[in-house]
Amino acid sequence: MTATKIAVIGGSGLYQIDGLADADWVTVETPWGAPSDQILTGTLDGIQMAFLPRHGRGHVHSPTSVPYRANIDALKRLGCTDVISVSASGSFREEMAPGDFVIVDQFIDRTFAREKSFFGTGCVAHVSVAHPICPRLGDACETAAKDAGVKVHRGGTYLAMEGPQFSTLAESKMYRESWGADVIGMTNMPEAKLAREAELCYASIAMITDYDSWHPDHGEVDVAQIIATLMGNADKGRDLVSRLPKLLGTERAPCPHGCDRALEYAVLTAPEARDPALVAKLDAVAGRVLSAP
Ligand SMILES: CSC[C@H]1O[C@H](OP(=O)(O)O)[C@H](O)[C@@H]1O
Ligand SMILES: Nc1ncnc2[nH]cnc12
Repeated sequence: MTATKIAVIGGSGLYQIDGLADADWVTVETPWGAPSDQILTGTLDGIQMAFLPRHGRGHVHSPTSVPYRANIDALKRLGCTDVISVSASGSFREEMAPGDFVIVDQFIDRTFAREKSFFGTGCVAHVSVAHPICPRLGDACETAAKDAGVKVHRGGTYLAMEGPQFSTLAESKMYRESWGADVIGMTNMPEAKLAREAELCYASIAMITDYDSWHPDHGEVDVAQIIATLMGNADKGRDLVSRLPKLLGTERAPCPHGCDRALEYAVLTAPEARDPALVAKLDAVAGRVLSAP
């Protein structure tokens, strides 16, 4: 059994959480550079928590410049076992209305200007992301959302776009009608892929803020409106997060879906052919498999 440590990555409009005992903003250094910000650590209901504002306090990082690798490495390095991503998202479905939450279960990755893997020349690895969300963590998020009185939809495909501009009308219609995407945002990729490489359970809560640009009865996306919707739901988001520790418990058994063993057979590079410098950088993310005799 391992001690549960829950990480929350806060998206646009969510730059801190309240109510942690022994709260402390800590600086974490990683071989992949600095994370988006310091990380707020503490405990909630006796369970260790770590909160990282994805864009940094003051919203410094664009979706492209978020240091995704440093963020995931830092959370792994701190001993986190579970990562819950909270994101402002547009909706492609009438029934997924602004103010609703969607527990995402699939992604379409359309990002193209980001580092997407911890691995590379000198240490090659291929993990499966066929099922990128941990169902156990998704269950906890769904229950927490319902208990918090949030209208929640279980399951939805999140289209990750590069941004920072919002989609054109043609793109919005294509994602919705031809590609079957349900929600859209700019940040869950490569975050989810990197969490899998780091053997962390990952779940994503899309807080719906708008109907992107496809909806005939709604205008174009507007950041002011997005933030106003988010602020209106901030209490529900905080309430949801505060319910997670009790649902996940102090001790966690191995993930029944194998998230915490994703690297077991993933590294292809022969031990004698591995680049020692890259192996050293992978100490937190892949030390479990790379340091084995
Ligand atoms: C505030 S509008 C666009 C911005 O909001 C979302 O951020 P996050 O996913 O971190 O909540 C979206 O992905 C864009 O980065
Ligand atoms: N419509 C949208 N497109 C991309 N990212 C978003 N974040 C919130 N709404 C969004």
